[in-house]
Amino acid sequence: MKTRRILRTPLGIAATTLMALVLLTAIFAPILWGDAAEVVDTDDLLAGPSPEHPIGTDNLGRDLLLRVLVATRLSVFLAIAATVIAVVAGLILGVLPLLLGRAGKPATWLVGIAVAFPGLLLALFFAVIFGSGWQGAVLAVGFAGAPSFARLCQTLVSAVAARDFVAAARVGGVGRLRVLTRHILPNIGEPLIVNATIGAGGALLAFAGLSFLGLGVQPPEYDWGRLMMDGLAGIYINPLAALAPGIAVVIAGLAFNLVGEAAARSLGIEVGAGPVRRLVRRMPQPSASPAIDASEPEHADTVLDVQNLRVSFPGPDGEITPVRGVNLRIRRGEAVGIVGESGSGKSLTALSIAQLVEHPGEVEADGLRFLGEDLLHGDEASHRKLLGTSLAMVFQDPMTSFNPTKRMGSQLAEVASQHGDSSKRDALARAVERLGAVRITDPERRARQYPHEFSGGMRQRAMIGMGLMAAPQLIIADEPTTALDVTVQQQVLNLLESIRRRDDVALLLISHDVSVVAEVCDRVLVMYAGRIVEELPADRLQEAAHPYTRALLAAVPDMQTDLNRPLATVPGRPIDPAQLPHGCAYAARCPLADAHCRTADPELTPVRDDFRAACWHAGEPLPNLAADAAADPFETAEQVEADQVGAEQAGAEQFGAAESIDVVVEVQS
Ligand SMILES: Nc1ncnc2c1ncn2[C@@H]1O[C@H](COP(=O)(O)OP(=O)(O)OP(=O)(O)O)[C@@H](O)[C@H]1O
Repeated sequence: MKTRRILRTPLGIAATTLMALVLLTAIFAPILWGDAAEVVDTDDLLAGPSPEHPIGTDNLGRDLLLRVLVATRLSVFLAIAATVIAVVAGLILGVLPLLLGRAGKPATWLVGIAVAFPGLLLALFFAVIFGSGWQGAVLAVGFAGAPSFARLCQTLVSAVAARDFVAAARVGGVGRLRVLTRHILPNIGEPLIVNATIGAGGALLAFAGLSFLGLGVQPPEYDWGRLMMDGLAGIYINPLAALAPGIAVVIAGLAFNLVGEAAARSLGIEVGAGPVRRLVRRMPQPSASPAIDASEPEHADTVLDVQNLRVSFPGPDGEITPVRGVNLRIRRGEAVGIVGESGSGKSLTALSIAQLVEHPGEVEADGLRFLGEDLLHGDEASHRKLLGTSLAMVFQDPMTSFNPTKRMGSQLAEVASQHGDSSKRDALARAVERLGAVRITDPERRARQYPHEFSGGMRQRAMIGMGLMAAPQLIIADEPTTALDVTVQQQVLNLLESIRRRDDVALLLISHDVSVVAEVCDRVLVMYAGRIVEELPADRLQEAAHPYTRALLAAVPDMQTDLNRPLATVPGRPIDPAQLPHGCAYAARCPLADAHCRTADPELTPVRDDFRAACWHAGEPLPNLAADAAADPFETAEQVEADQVGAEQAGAEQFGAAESIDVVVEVQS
């Protein structure tokens, strides 16, 4: 094991030896020498080192070596107590933004201001407030250490909160407090403990400093700081009287730091360069249905109805709106695909439906109804329950979709037991049954395993199984196959398809890969720059009317593609949501664009039966499309890459602006 290996290194040996020495002294010194250290000898006041008193005596003739040893207990206890206060206060401040959402923002500001002050200055400030004495000093050092722990916690919490398994738990209806205790704290525990150990070394020094200044421990009690202060009076007669407690502080501080460093190495955590960098252990063709005009009245079998969805974020130069008026309606059992380049707003659309867009993101819509319930108004708890039981989310990266510290079975079971519908035992039994349903062999054994013991494809199937713990009416799968190899991709697509057919579940499949969407879906929505620019039946993609859809399709390699030639891609670069042009957002890249396109933004309107497109030139032939490569309106991948490098060098980096245009050029082997 790695821990054992580390313990055998010079660092590990030094850390454990020193720590054992400090702790044994703290435990046994007061028992063995507590009384002897109090014996007053008026014949031997302020004596120098002698065989009887190796580092001399104090002004009452008490043996200084014994007093330094006995002071170990109080010094170490105070340092640990102050560290506990710092960690607890830091943890509370650190998790408030997560628990309270926007209302927790002041905690972030407070922490930001407090970390700007040096710790020792804060300790002195609090020591004056709490008064002299060891109790006041413990509070002072503890609160002075809290801001740095709070900052660390906030960083760790927000990093873990952004992971898919937390989003999955939240979609499953798990409340914020439970998400914190079950999913976030276990994943930030290790780095926190490591930093607390190192922090204890710092607290020891701070304590010695306060006692030395007379603000800490008061006579007749004594710690190392107090002994240093007393020794300072006679430093010219007996320098060892002040040096010895100082050396004890250094040894104990070193012991805490080395233990922290060794623990960090054995856990693979980097300490020191700002926040801890590693947070968690390495683990881990149906027939087409007619297009639905979202302006039509809602049907009884409508599962999801989204009207004019907008998502915006504050940007450096004002608000940006990466999703700009998406209309979407999905019926029971229907499979709808959303395709588009990176940054077109596909994931934000999905996250808005699942109510997972976090502050400072703002979601607005004229209507957002799921199974008839208005998600824009009403009780948040009942929305959570509805989404938790009737919506399943499948994320892109099966590595991050599960909490690495929990067994698969209990993670699946949590969704069922969360809604109080079943006991823990029943929930576990259902988890095993669901794992079997998503074709995981030997589900009982697998349920007892951790995510890292599953393969990528199995994890993705287990994620789908987790969505099936309740009885979902809609599965939103956001790039569910992107992280998988081609054969496993097919298994996952087949599984989604069979669930849809068997349970009449609606499916919203998001992908940048047109061929994946065409294989599974009835209807395809093509997104560009935060809008749906075309809606068409999946089995008639070749009849696409919008130039952007046609460019996407032209860029999909097929069996006839000459792999010796550069792969085609969509010309130009995706639009930066912060710099939306007037008129049609695609105009700058469109071979059909004219002056009108650059001034007026087209609405999504019917082009012919089942086809709707937002284009002034929908269906018009593309110029020179049949001509040779030199006249081909679609650039080669190399040309685009060269464009992009140039643009990036010019400093054109904004959200999504410099994102790659890797979307449609995946080669299917
Ligand atoms: N939290 C955020 N703050 C600011 N901008 C954001 C935020 N999240 C997303 N965006 C921006 O919104 C735009 C759309 O993002 P989204 O994730 O929906 O794209 P996407 O189409 O799903 O792309 P991909 O296929 O790469 O995931 C991007 O330009 C992105 O930079």
